[in-house]
Amino acid sequence: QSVRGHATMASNFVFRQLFDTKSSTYTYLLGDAESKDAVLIDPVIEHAKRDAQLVKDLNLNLKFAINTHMHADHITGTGELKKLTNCKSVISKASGAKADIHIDESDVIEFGTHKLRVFSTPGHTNGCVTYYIPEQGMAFTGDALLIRGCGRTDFQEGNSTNLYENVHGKIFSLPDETILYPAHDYKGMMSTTVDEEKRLNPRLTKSLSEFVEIMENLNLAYPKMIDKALPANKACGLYDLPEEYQT
Ligand SMILES: N[C@@H](CCC(=O)N[C@@H](CSS)C(=O)NCC(=O)O)C(=O)O
Ligand SMILES: [Fe+2]
Repeated sequence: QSVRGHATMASNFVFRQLFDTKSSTYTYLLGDAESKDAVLIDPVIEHAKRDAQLVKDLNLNLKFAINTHMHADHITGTGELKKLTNCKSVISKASGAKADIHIDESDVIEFGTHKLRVFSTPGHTNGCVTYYIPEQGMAFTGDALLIRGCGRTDFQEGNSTNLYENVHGKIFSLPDETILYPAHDYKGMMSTTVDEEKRLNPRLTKSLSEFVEIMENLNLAYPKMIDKALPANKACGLYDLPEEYQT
């Protein structure tokens, strides 16, 4: 049983985990130290300048600004990053959101010699995907799998049965030592592993029927930003921005 819990990265792989305190969102910068190509996963609009500056500071070129899904609690930074850099925005076809590139199951996003493989993992939303980078043993699960939790399923075409089946069939099928990086954490945890979640996730270690019942009784508050975030994120954070974000 693996208790490694940290990535053993190739010397040409650049990795940074960034945080937004308002929405407890993690943004990930991944880069190729040789070609200088880089991607950002789940950038937040308020931090677009911070993220673009970090890319520049590390002498990287941002190729893609990628979303794991259409977020309900914050506006994506992909639209702003398109203005600040030469990147292309990316989201799943199933999300129904606009972007330069629409991805689907089994697609591959390349930056330098590195490849992110796309797994369609709907359930939290119908367009959720997980990005897996096998050579580094890392996966970015968005809100499909959170640390000792999972994304809620009570809006955005959420479906608890789909979520359970996709987490078990796809994320839990990755090697046990795979490091999982979620889109959020509300308790200060930063990463987990497939092995940990298979043993310890209080929702996903249960049977499907118990899981569905847990999800029906979460009674979570309606996200504060949802009515502003969804229309903006449908346009990948480029149009329909609330006034305070217009530049
Ligand atoms: N209070 C926050 C929203 C918190 C929330 O609903 N988080 C989502 C992920 S963002 S869509 C979630 O799925 N949470 C699952 C859980 O068990 O906490 C706000 O108002 O923004
Ligand atoms: Fe979400």
